[in-house]
Amino acid sequence: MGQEQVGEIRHDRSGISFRPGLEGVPVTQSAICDIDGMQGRLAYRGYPIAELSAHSSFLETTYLLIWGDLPSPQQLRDFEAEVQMHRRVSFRVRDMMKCFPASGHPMDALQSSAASLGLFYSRRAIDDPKYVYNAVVRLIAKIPTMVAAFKLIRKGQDPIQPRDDLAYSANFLYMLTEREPDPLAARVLDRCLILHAEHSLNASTFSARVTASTLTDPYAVVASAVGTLAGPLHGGANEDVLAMLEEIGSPEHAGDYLDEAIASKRKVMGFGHREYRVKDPRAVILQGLAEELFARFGTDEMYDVAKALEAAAATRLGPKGIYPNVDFYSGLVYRKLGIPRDLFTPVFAISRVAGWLAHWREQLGANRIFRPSQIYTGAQNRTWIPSDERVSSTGA
Ligand SMILES: CC(=O)SCCNC(=O)CCNC(=O)[C@H](O)C(C)(C)COP(=O)(O)OP(=O)(O)OC[C@H]1O[C@@H](n2cnc3c(N)ncnc32)[C@H](O)[C@@H]1OP(=O)(O)O
Ligand SMILES: O=C([O-])CC(=O)C(=O)O
Repeated sequence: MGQEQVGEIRHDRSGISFRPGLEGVPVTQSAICDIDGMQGRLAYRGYPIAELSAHSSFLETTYLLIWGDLPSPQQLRDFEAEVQMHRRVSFRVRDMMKCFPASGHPMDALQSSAASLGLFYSRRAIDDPKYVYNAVVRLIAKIPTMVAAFKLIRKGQDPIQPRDDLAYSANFLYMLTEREPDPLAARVLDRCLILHAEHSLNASTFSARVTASTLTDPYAVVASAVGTLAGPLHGGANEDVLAMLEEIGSPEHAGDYLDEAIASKRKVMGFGHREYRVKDPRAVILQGLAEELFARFGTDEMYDVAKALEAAAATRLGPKGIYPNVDFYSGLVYRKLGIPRDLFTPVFAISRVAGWLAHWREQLGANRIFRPSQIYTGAQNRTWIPSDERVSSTGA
């Protein structure tokens, strides 16, 4: 049977239909994260996201995602202590980062430095539970240190060493801002990390699972996922949202901006989602966190623009099921925490490592290499001819 075309749906030789972007195609079974996109519900391992973000910590949620159950008090203490012990990165990694161009994007720096960890720890002993545990600990511990290090290295400064007396998120803010954070700021960041930790088969997690399915090491799995998260249609949108709000400039321009974007078929950043037909439940919580920070530390004038844009979009994009996603309010939160704009996506990555590693473990538990098919649309049966006898398609 040859390939056939029926309207937009096309079939490969086995008759399986082609769905652009794999929309609605299940490519794995997973017990990690459940999304109800019509109701706006999200749960990790059966726990609603609102409960986790209100009561859990990022490290506890990481443990839950990766090992399936909430840790006992002793298990959590051990995990926190191990992560704290492995926060430092080798001087070799720091020296390598000093050779990165200062103008490079921090996501590219992170992808390279995450991959470089494989040079130190890549035994590929992925059947050994101790190796798996250590790899999880190292990645969760070192990624924030590497993100903070690049921020200072690109300014020609030496990175700040982690402080053992500070908890995970407080220590990250300390390494980044060079001062001990207010406890509210540290807790808000920790809650943001919980909210971003996992989201089923988004593009970067799919990328992580594909890479994992070759049985390569976890550092390569994370590096490939970081590269995927960086794109503006995925995690990179959080950076673009603030640029968009600044371009709009004031609340009364939000409607015109939207009309123009829709007329010219330009995507409105921070809106839309493959899974949700309502406002992303994480955006609801992030908006609340932004308001908590504004009440304490002063408002951000772009917040009024964001609210006006959301209100204007409700009538223009809402009927198509397009609402704010997780990237819409996160930048306003991060900015209030003193995080530079081009570190918004690396902060997302610090958190999403938990989800990527949970999927890495799950993939290895029932592995089959990902190798989908394609529908070939190219030329057939051509004959090679010497270059001096060729005529180019432009006639040159
Ligand atoms: C952490 C995250 O990754 S969250 C997502 C972050 N990305 C963004 O915020 C970028 C803006 N949003 C988008 O590009 C998309 O909504 C995505 C990438 C998130 C989802 O994409 P898909 O599920 O493939 O939807 P797709 O791009 O096919 O859009 C479907 C329709 O909705 C429209 N649409 C989707 N998102 C938007 C948007 N943000 N602004 C305007 N229109 C939109 C499309 O133009 C399309 O309309 P059409 O049917 O008339 O052609
Ligand atoms: O699920 C998606 O496609 C994108 C997303 O919201 C995420 O990765 O958090």
